[in-house]
Amino acid sequence: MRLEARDLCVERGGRVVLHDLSFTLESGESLIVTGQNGAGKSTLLRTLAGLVPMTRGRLIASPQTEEELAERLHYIGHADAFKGTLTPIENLTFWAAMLRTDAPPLSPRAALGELGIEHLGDLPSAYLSAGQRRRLSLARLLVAARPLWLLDEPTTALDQASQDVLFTLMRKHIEKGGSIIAATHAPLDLPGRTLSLTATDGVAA
Ligand SMILES: Nc1ncnc2c1ncn2[C@@H]1O[C@H](COP(=O)(O)OP(=O)(O)OP(=O)(O)O)[C@@H](O)[C@H]1O
Repeated sequence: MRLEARDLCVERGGRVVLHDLSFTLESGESLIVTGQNGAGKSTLLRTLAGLVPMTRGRLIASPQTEEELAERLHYIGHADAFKGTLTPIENLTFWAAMLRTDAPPLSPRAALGELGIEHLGDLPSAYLSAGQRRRLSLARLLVAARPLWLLDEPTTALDQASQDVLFTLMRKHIEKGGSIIAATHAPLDLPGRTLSLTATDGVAA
């Protein structure tokens, strides 16, 4: 899938956060989004995911299909998108059903195995440590095949070994023709272009 963002403008709380932002992302490419606190990295990802409205601009995904852009991507934000009372297997089973796609996905247990937490599959998710919770969130990427991954600070709470696992998964996704937009303050071991955002210093809309 090719994604073109054309002249994106986004306001939050009556302030301009993104102003006339344009970029393209081809299949098999990654874009690393950097910038100081408040520069708009999370806002950009949330806008692409359809969670924050644009004030102006266009998002063009091609080839065009009947699916909305939001149905062709995974968004992993800062918050845990799972229920603490359910086990990791139950949470991933829910997500696999919710995000169903045509391509055959990994099973929930196999996805947990990829992230090295298969042994925690049947515990309540609330018992997981911060890094284990992050790994459970990332396992969602593997239970439904979607071409675009939007990852907000994906290495947060991960130890070096888990970061290496994540980088391997990201590189495999790219090699298979997927694409990734990752917002980060930390270096990512991933080839790709960098999009550096600058804070608008709260310019009133
Ligand atoms: N719901 C909201 N209402 C009003 N303003 C918001 C809202 N969410 C974010 N903002 C503002 O939008 C700007 C961009 O925030 P954003 O979270 O996108 O920055 P960021 O680059 O991801 O920052 P960080 O590196 O700290 O995570 C900030 O000035 C923030 O205060």
